[in-house]
Amino acid sequence: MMKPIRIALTKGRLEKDSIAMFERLGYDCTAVREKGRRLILPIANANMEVVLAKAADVATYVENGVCDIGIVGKDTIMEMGGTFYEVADLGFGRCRFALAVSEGVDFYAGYHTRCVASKYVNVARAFFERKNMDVNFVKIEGSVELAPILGLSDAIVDIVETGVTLRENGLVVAEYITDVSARLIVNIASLKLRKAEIEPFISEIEQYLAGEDDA
Ligand SMILES: Nc1ncnc2c1ncn2[C@@H]1O[C@H](COP(=O)(O)OP(=O)(O)OP(=O)(O)O)[C@@H](O)[C@H]1O
Ligand SMILES: O=P(O)(O)OC[C@H]1O[C@H](OP(=O)(O)OP(=O)(O)O)[C@H](O)[C@@H]1O
Repeated sequence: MMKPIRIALTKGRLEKDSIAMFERLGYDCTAVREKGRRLILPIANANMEVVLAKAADVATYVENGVCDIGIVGKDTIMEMGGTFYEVADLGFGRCRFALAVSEGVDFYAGYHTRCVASKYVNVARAFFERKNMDVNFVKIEGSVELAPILGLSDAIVDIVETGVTLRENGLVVAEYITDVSARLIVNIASLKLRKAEIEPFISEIEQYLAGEDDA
C-alpha cells in the first residue's frame, strides 16, 4: 500500500472544528480524539494520517512536502507567505486582523514615528506600506494587548474575534485590516503525484462546504 496521505492540523483553536469536519465527511478520527501526547494519528478507515502541529509549522511541513495537506489560518499564511496551493476557505476559525489602540488614542494624530506591536509583524508592515506610512514594529509572542498598556507601543495589530480581550484591556479597534479563517492548503508536488487521492478529497470538502452554505 502507498504511504498514507499526511494531513497537518493546527493544534489549538482550529483543532475541534477540523476534526468535526473530517468526521462529518465520514473519516474515523477516534485515534485523534484519544491522542494523549501522540502527534501523528491514523485515520482508521482511510489511508490517511493526521499530524498535529503549531500553525506556522503546519505551513512549513506542507511547503516542504513532508505533509501533503494542511489546515491553517489565513493569518499564518499572510504572515509566513510560503509556496503551496490554498484550495479552500473552510469557513471556521473566523476572526479579523485589526489595528487596535488604547481607548481615546488617535493613532494618526501628530507626526512622530509610531511603534506597532504584533505577533504578525509582516502583516502589520504590509498594512502600513499600503498607507505609505513609516512605522516601527516590535515582535511580541502573545498577549500582544500588553504592549500599548505597558507603554511599549502606540498600537497593536492582532486577531480580534469577539472583541472581549480588547475590551477587558481598555483597547479599541482603530481599523479592521482583513478577514481571517481556516484554509485548506496542499503541497504542490503532492497534488501532482497523488492527484488520484487528493483531488477527490478536495472535492469532498468542496461539496461539504457547498452543503453548509445551503443549510
Ligand atoms: N480568537 C482567536 N484568536 C486567535 N486565533 C484565532 C481566533 N479565532 C480563530 N483563530 C485561528 O486559530 C489559529 C490558532 O490559534 P491558537 O490561539 O490556537 O494558537 P496560536 O495563537 O497560534 O499559538 P499558541 O498555541 O501559542 O496560543 C490562529 O492562527 C487563527 O487562524
Ligand atoms: O476577540 P477575542 O475573542 O477576545 O479573541 C482575540 C484574542 O485571541 C487571541 O489570543 P490567544 O487566545 O490565541 O492568545 P495569545 O494572545 O497568547 O496568542 C488574540 O491574539 C487575541 O488576544
